[in-house]
Amino acid sequence: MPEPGETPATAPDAPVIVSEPGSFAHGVLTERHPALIEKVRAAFPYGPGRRRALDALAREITGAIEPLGPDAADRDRWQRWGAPYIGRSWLDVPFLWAEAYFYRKLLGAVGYFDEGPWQGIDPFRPFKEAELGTTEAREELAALDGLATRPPAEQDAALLHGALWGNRADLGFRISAGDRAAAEDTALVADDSAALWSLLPAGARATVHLVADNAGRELVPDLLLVDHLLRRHRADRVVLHVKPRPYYVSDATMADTLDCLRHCGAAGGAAAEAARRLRDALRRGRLDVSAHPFFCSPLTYEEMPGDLRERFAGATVTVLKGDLNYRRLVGDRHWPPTTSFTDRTAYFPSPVAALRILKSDVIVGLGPRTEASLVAARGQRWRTSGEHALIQVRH
Ligand SMILES: O=P(O)(O)OC[C@@]1(O)O[C@H](CO)[C@@H](O)[C@@H]1O
Repeated sequence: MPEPGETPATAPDAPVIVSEPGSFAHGVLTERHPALIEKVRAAFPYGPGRRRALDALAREITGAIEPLGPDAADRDRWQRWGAPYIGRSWLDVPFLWAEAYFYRKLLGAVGYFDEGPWQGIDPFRPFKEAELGTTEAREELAALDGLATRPPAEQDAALLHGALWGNRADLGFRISAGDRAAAEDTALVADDSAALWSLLPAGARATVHLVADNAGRELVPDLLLVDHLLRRHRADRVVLHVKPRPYYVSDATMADTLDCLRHCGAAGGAAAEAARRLRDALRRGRLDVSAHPFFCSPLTYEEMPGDLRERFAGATVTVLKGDLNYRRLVGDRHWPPTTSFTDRTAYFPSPVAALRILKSDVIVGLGPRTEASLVAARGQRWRTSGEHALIQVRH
């Protein structure tokens, strides 16, 4: 049996399954999810009905996966996606599917979909709001004031790295890791940033799709990067993809995007100017926000629907933020880390860039020496500790 945090030996392209003993996935299902149910329950004065539903979900995730109720509008879709899994143990199914279904069920339990007072109320909103109110969030914005006088290459790097490191602002991860990982230095295990900038020379009429991950302290630097791309004419148009509903605790929705714009506006200085330009870009259509249902589905990008594939096909580059998007991009499988990123993402309809803090087992595109030195220093913990990051690009 592997040590906690170690990756068990499995077939190279085997899907990540929750039940793998000692695995990261097992910890998420057996520790993170129950803790999250408790956090949500404590954050809202839900009445007896909603509390009973949360209790039922807490019980269910220790046993067999139940179908959605007969009135759920998306029941058929989930029956289709879940046909091989419904009725089985939550610990006996692919990790990616189990997590997506858990978040769907959690929203169901708090009445998110039902007509009534809790309809549309984001159960994660208090956590997202608290994050934007922190001193760190204010300091990050104040740091922007000095940036405009720096040389252009330094501005590019600072804003790209701001968006990358913003991926630490993942409240789901912090439920498991505490703030320990957030305090440590992040080291890049792959850095294709030069390739990314070469796709976006100033003055080119580029269209950039940015698939956002977390709200708050990740979405703010994402928006600042978008502003920079538009302002420096590295992009003519940006499409920002957000989640159509609350997901993975802190994932960004349209409501979160508006909150971030307000937060930047209220900060004054360079941040407020960026917020004003971004609002203007939204009005003019230079910045478009999209919230496709695919983003809350259990599917990988390889399985994305035709309309979304067509949209991405029009991009000069699609930038995918965060760990979950990475898992969905390369496939949530036990790839050897030296598997080619280019080959794994060849199906994607546009050039693609991944900006991600490493928080789960999946990784490809590493050089053999990089992998060997990471393993020598940390065993397999480097995969999930949140201390390492990557920028990978496929032209
Ligand atoms: O996508 P993000 O916000 O960077 O990370 C999401 C995450 O915290 O949740 C998943 C496990 O629940 C993992 O992919 C990762 O640990």
